[in-house]
Amino acid sequence: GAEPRAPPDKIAIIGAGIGGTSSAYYLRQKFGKDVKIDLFEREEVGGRLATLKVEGQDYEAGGSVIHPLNLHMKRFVKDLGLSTVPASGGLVGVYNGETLVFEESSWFIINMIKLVWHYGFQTLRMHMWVEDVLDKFMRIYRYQSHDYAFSSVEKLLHAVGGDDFLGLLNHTLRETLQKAGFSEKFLNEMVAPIMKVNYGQSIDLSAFVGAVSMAGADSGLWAVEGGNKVVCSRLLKASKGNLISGSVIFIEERTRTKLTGNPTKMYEVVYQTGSETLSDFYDIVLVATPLNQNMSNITFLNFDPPIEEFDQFYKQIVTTLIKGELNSTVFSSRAKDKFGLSTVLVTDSSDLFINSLGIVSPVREEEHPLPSTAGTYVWKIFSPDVLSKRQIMQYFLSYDYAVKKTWHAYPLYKPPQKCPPIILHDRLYYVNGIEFAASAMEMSAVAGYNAALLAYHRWNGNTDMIDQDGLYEKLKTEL
Ligand SMILES: Cc1cc2nc3c(=O)[nH]c(=O)nc-3n(C[C@H](O)[C@H](O)[C@H](O)COP(=O)(O)OP(=O)(O)OC[C@H]3O[C@@H](n4cnc5c(N)ncnc54)[C@H](O)[C@@H]3O)c2cc1C
Ligand SMILES: CC(C)=CCC/C(C)=C/CC/C(C)=C/CSC[C@H](N)C(=O)O
Repeated sequence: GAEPRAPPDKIAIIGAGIGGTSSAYYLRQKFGKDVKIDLFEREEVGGRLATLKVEGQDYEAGGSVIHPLNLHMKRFVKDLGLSTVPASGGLVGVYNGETLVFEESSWFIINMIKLVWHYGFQTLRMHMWVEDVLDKFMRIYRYQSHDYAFSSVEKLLHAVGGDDFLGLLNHTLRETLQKAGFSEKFLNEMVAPIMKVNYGQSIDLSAFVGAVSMAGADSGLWAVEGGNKVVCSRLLKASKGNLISGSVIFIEERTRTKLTGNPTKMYEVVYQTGSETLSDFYDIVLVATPLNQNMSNITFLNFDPPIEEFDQFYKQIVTTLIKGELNSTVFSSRAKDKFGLSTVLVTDSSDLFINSLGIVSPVREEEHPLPSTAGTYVWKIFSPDVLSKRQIMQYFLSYDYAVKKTWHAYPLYKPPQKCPPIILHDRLYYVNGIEFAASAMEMSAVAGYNAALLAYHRWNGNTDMIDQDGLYEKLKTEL
């Protein structure tokens, strides 16, 4: 690339979730110590990584599980001196509204026999399909470690997975798996329940997010001890970013005369903190929050051409944590103490008002656990709407306590899927478009890194580091 020019004076990042804080971390790495980085956050650092309290213990209420091959998240935990806890385990059953159509067994071999008995070798073939997608996806780590950036989500996905990956964005999971010869029974009883728990949607979502969601049902999943959101606050600290608690309302391009005397195009970021409206000027701005449905309430003033509105829809999901005793007889005729399942997933064919239900552990090992009444656990329910007391009592014999949080959780995936642009304007970048390929912590970290690299290379005119073809072949021989 060309000789780097002087770094920018000031960069703004809007949103302090994992997308915004990982952007700050990588921007600091690229631009060095002198640039001032401001992060605007209108609620809590962590965003969709957040916890809820039940009897003094914190439980993950948003993004909870991380894949063993999510290498950015893994690296953050290591570099920031955090610890991990296992996030999967316990037996899973699948309920169709009348009966359990599948129940895991605690004996590995019995489980295998059951799976083969019900579905032949489709479980194994499914693993291979997901592994193939994951293998290709992981090429992004090599590209990013060599500093390569992409100017659109489609170009990024094409660079890692070629036309096959664009095909996954443009077709439903149903079509893709039917074409690959998977049976209706397997799709309904194994795949659909996983889409429902992870993305609250049917198998008519796009196949790319379908593969990510299947990966979210792999073994070896983990979480951050103390809560996943701690990664965000630690990234913010490590980046030496300056947190501004406020809500950004406008962004406008303006010409400013800098101290050097040169008129320079800058972005004015106008924000509200309490009853005050303030503003500041930046060389580069990263938007690290969804702009869809005006969720973030940011208006782009006087841009020519105007910055388009993204009208794709975000799905509402409600997380409810309930401390109580499950009425297991709803699902199974087995005696209460013989139920044995810790997660109940549901098929798509029923008109149930829940998407899933499972026992959860606090984000920290309890030092002084309270004596628990036999059969009483903390359960997490995902549902499309807020649950009424009556609805909760359909599944519980009794409960002491319930807390809830309603999310604009993730996009509604409707293939063919077009992702919003990353470059909104000359030095104005959008991190969250990647969620339209798939929404997950690691996806936001990949997008945060990419936006930082893209901003850096465009600032320095390093066009040879953006949207390069044949990277896989080129980097194959390099260490
Ligand atoms: C219920 C649920 C379960 C999930 N489970 C998993 C999981 O198990 N594993 C996984 O990998 N992913 C999971 N996800 C997805 C994952 O949580 C998200 O993909 C990820 O956290 C998104 O991070 P982000 O930083 O891109 O966005 P966000 O976390 O939404 O961050 C955006 C931030 O911007 C702030 N903001 C918005 N507008 C403004 C404004 N105008 N001014 C200032 N600040 C503003 C918001 O307050 C927010 O903090 C789950 C999501 C949900 C909702
Ligand atoms: C990005 C890649 C390659 C893999 C990510 C796999 C992953 C961890 C997917 C999970 C996505 C998701 C939105 C899960 C929501 S619910 C999680 C959990 N089942 C729960 O009960 O909380």
